[in-house]
Amino acid sequence: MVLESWPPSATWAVVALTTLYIAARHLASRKQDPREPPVVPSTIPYIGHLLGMALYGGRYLKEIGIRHRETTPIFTLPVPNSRIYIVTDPSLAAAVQRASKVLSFTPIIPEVTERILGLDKATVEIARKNLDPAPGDEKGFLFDIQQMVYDWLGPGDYLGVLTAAAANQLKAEVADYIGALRAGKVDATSVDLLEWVRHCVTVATAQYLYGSENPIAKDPTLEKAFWDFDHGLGMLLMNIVPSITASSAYSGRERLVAALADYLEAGKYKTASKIVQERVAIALQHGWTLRATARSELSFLFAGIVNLTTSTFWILLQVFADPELLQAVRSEIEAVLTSEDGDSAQTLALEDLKNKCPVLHAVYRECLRLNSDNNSVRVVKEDTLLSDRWFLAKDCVVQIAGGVIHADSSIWGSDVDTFDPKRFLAEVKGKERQVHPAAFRAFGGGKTLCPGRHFAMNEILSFVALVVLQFEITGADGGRIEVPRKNDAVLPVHILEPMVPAIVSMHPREGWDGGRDLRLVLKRS
Ligand code: HEM
Repeated sequence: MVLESWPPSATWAVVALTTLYIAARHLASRKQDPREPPVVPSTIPYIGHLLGMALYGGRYLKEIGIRHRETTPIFTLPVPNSRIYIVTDPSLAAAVQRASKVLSFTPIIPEVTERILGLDKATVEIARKNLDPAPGDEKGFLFDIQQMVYDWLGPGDYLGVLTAAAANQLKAEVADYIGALRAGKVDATSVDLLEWVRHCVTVATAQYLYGSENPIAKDPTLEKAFWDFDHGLGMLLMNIVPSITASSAYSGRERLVAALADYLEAGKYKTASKIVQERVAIALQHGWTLRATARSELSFLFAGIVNLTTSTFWILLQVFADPELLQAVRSEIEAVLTSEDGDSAQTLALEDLKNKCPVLHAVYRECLRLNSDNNSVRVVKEDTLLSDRWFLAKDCVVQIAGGVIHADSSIWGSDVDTFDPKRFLAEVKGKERQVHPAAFRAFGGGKTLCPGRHFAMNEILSFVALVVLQFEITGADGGRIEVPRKNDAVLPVHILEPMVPAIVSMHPREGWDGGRDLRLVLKRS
C-alpha cells in the first residue's frame, strides 16, 4: 500500500513542505524565556535575518527597527544557534551601557580583529588574555592599549599636541592643492569631493601619526590600497576564503601590513607620534612580534582616517550646498580670526572653533546624526535581566541600533530625515538638553565610547574652517550643489558614504586673506 502511493503527489509535497515551514517558523520564533524581548521571525526561518543583513546591509536592520520601535524598545532576531537582541530606545541603550560587566564588547574583539586584520593564531592567543581584569589582576594587551589610548586622547596636553600636528598637516595638504589649482595641474571644475577629502585626510593622518617615513608617503599607491581594504571590510569579516571573496580588500590590507612591518622593523616608528610609539611599546611588552604589530597599527590608522573623512565630506557638502548656511559658518570663523598690527599672518585659534562657532558645531553634530547608522555590539556573558524586565540569554548578542535611534521622529522631530542643524543649536549654546544623552550614537557609548571623539571634533572643525576660508565650492556646472543620498545598504562600519559621487567645482577664494598667511594655534595667547 505504501509503495502504491509512492511517489507522493504534488499536493502532498506542498502540504508537507508547508507544514515543515510553519513548524520551523514556529520553532524559530519561540521565546527561550517568557521575559525574552518579542521575537521578530524572518520569512525564511533561522537564516532569513542573516541573509537580509548580508544582502541589504544596515538598511535591513534599520527597516525592521523602525517598524517595531513604537511597540517595543527591544526585540529579538532569531539566528542559527543564537539570538540578536536589538535595542532601539535611548534609555534602554543607557541601561545596556551601564551593565558592562555582563554585556561586554571585549570578548568579541580577538575574533573580529583576527578576521579583519588577519592576525595569526599565536597573536590572537595573546590578545585573548586578561581581557576584563578585576582590580589587582594581571592586565592583558587589549586592556593596556585601550586604557592608554583613552588616556592620551582624552582632554589634556597630549590632545592639544596631536590636534596642532593634525591641523597643520591638513593645512599643508590644502595649501598643496591650492598650489596645484593655481598652476592648472588639476581640473577645478570636476572634483570628486569625497575623493579629495579622502586624499587629504589619508596623507595627513599617516604623516602626523607615523612621521615623514610613513609607508604611504614612501609609496603613494598604498593610499588606494587603504580604501580597497576599507571597502571590503564586511567580506573580510565573513572570512570565507577572503583572498578570493574579498580579493581587493585582502590584497590592499596585505600590502599595507607588509609596508608597515618593514617600517617597524627598520625602527622608523621611533620618529612617529608619541601615541604610536607607546602603542608599539605596549605590543612588544605583551610579546607581539613587530610584524603582528603592523596589523594592530593598521587598525589605528583606520580608526584615525575613515570616520573623519566621511564626516568632513558631509559637513563640507552641506555647508557649501546652502549659501545662507555658508555665510553663517564663514562669518563665525572670520569673526574669530585675529591679527596684531603689522602682523603678516592672521591667527586662527582652534579652541575658538569649538567654543565660539555654534553654527559650525551644530552642522557637525547634525551631519554625524544623519549619516551614522553605527551599531554598538555587546555579548551577553551570563543570563541577564536587563532593567529588571528583559531576559537576555548567555552567549547571545545585543546591538544598540544607532541607525534606528538617529531616525526616530519621536526623539528628533517629524523632520527627522531632513538636514537641519538648528536642532542642535540650543544644545550647543548650552541650553537645556532636549534629547536623551544616549540618543546621539555616532561615537558609540559606554565602555566602547570612541576615545578619539575629542580629537576628531578638533580635527574636523579645523579642516572645515580651512576649506570654508580658502575655497569657493559649487556644483560642477557652477550652480548649486545637489546633496546625494547616503548609501545605507552596507555594513555600517563607519559614517556612511554617498550613493553617488558628489562632483563639485572648487576654486581658491581670492583676496579673503588680504595677502596674509594663516597661522593655526591651539589657544589665543
Ligand atoms: C567623526 C569621527 C569619528 C567617529 C564618528 C568615530 C566613531 C567611533 C565609533 C562608533 C567607535 C566604536 C564605538 C562602539 O563600538 O560603541 C569608535 C571606536 C574607536 N575610535 Fe573613533 N570615531 C571617530 C574618529 C576617531 C579618531 C580620529 C580616532 C583616533 C585618532 C578614533 C579612535 C578610535 C579607537 C582607537 C576606537 C576603538 C576603541 C576601542 O578599542 O574600544 N576615532 N569610534
